Amino acid sequence: MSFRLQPPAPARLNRCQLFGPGSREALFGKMASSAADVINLDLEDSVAPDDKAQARKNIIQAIGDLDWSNKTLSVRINGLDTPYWYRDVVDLLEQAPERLDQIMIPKVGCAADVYAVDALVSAIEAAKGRKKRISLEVIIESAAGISHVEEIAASSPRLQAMSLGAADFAASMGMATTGIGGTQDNYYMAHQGAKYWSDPWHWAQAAIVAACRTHGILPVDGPFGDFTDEEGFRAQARRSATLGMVGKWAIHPKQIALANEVFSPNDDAVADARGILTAMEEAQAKGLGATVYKGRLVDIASIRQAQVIVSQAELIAASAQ
Ligand SMILES: CC(C)(COP(=O)(O)OP(=O)(O)OC[C@H]1O[C@@H](n2cnc3c(N)ncnc32)[C@H](O)[C@@H]1OP(=O)(O)O)[C@@H](O)C(=O)NCCC(=O)NCCSC(=O)C[C@H](O)C(=O)O
Ligand SMILES: [Mg+2]
Repeated sequence: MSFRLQPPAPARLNRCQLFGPGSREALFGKMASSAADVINLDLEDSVAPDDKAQARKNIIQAIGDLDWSNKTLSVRINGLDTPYWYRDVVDLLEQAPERLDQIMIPKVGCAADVYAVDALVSAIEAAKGRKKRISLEVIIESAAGISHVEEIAASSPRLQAMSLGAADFAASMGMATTGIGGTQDNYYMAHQGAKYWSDPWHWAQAAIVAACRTHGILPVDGPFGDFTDEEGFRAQARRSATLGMVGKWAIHPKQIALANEVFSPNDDAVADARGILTAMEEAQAKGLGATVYKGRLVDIASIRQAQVIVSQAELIAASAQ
């Protein structure tokens, strides 16, 4: 353990990030009134090249016109390998109202990618006298991104969240699949005639969680393409939550309630966590560092584990007020 304390991640809910193409204005009102914690209006891959300029205008208009309540409002810009990204940043920062919270940078491959966007955002904020400091989020979705994940997590004080983009990640890695997240039929172990499926996203997720937790960033699971497969989404999201991720994208409204359900600790989990905290308070009052709770060992590390669950429950309760 380092003598430096692990920095806390931003204390805000990020259970579901709902995406919608900037070229489909008709969806914006539905997104604003949805139960997602974060809204990602997209200028990147869900928008055709000929529609990019109009999508920018739609988004800037909607940021001011719609009531986004207490959601984190984010716009995904185009990648730094395209001719669009600088105009996305310039127009958003020069023209969008202060309601804009965050910019999402896709296909980040190294810390300098974030530095470049940070520099441009900083210059425009200063020139325009913008009062709200725009935060950044990134998508790890390439071989370079996962190779440099730790330096990316450390790249900017503006950085708040990092997602795994399973589709582009699979393509960049040369993975033999067109599936976006979830179980992959061919990723299995065979034993005595039976197949046992494993999780091809696991190591990338674990690397992202470790980098994020080291630097106080929210780790988020990205898209699950088959929005008709509720059980598949739930299973993927539960694995992500168990690994330490705080939320998951929704690419269709059907997935919002599923993400909120998985990333909200249920009453039993919260009661159990509070029970551990009480048991440890009683133990510590007696000068003990460890005790038994419901037949199992709990100690000072258990306090930290229980606080993860209780803090999330408190954030949810506070946001409902
Ligand atoms: C996937 C979709 C194209 C489906 O659209 P559509 O055919 O219109 O869906 P439905 O008819 O089933 O819609 C039912 C109702 O829900 C509304 N709706 C649909 N989508 C949304 C949405 N995103 N937000 C809010 N509301 C939505 C419809 O209007 C219908 O409403 P009603 O008529 O009143 O009942 C579409 O869902 C879509 O475009 N999704 C988002 C796609 C997107 O943004 N993709 C980018 C993120 S994923 C990615 O980029 C990959 C990643 O980078 C990686 O590499 O992994
Ligand atoms: Mg992508």
